[in-house]
Amino acid sequence: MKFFLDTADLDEIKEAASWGALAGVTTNPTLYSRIGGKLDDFYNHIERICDIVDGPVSAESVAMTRDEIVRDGRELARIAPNVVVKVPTMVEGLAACRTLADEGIRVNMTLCFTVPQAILAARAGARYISPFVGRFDDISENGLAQLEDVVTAINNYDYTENTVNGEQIEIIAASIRSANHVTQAALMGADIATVPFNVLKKMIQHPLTDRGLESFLKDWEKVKNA
Ligand SMILES: O=C[C@H](O)COP(=O)(O)O
Repeated sequence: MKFFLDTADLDEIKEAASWGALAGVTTNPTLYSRIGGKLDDFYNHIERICDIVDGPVSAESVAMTRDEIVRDGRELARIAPNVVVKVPTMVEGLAACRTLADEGIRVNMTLCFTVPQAILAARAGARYISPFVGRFDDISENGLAQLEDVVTAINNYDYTENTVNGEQIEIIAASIRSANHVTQAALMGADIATVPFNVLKKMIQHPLTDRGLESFLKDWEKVKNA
């Protein structure tokens, strides 16, 4: 499994990148608004993220028609070679995904909740598909079970004839709210988890690690004083 950071916060991205395990970044309009992002600085901000991270950086189109999404997608893709255009899983999004993929622009189909949505996204040329886990849980559904169905259904078929350069589709477990979501997503074979920074910090923590480290350090003091 690879890890993307789900944020637009440059400090979080720099810190996570310094850990050595970060493969990419995903942003969305909410995350950009959360850092006080301004409309006329959006492209520059995506460029700043691309300067920090070599891997895929998802930047979302907020357009609602296929022509506008395609126009957005072309402009976003011009920012840097690692920009992935994030497009909502809806009819206009599918049509735009097909056009962008045919032009060699990688698309991350977001706001995906079901297997039929995921299969349509795959056939429309998506490079990444982002099933949302936490938002299903929010409405008392089982987000992990839905994610597992998408992983199984997508892995049952070969979509490389549909994708840019015949690349393999990767499933991004999105809307991740806990380290356990990451564990379960990895066990079911999701390719990527995009995690908020607070979840990334929890992923490295365990009380037995802390307790073990404390006793090792204490015993090393004894060795030094022996
Ligand atoms: O845009 C994708 C995010 O992973 C959504 O996460 P969220 O449900 O926590 O807002």
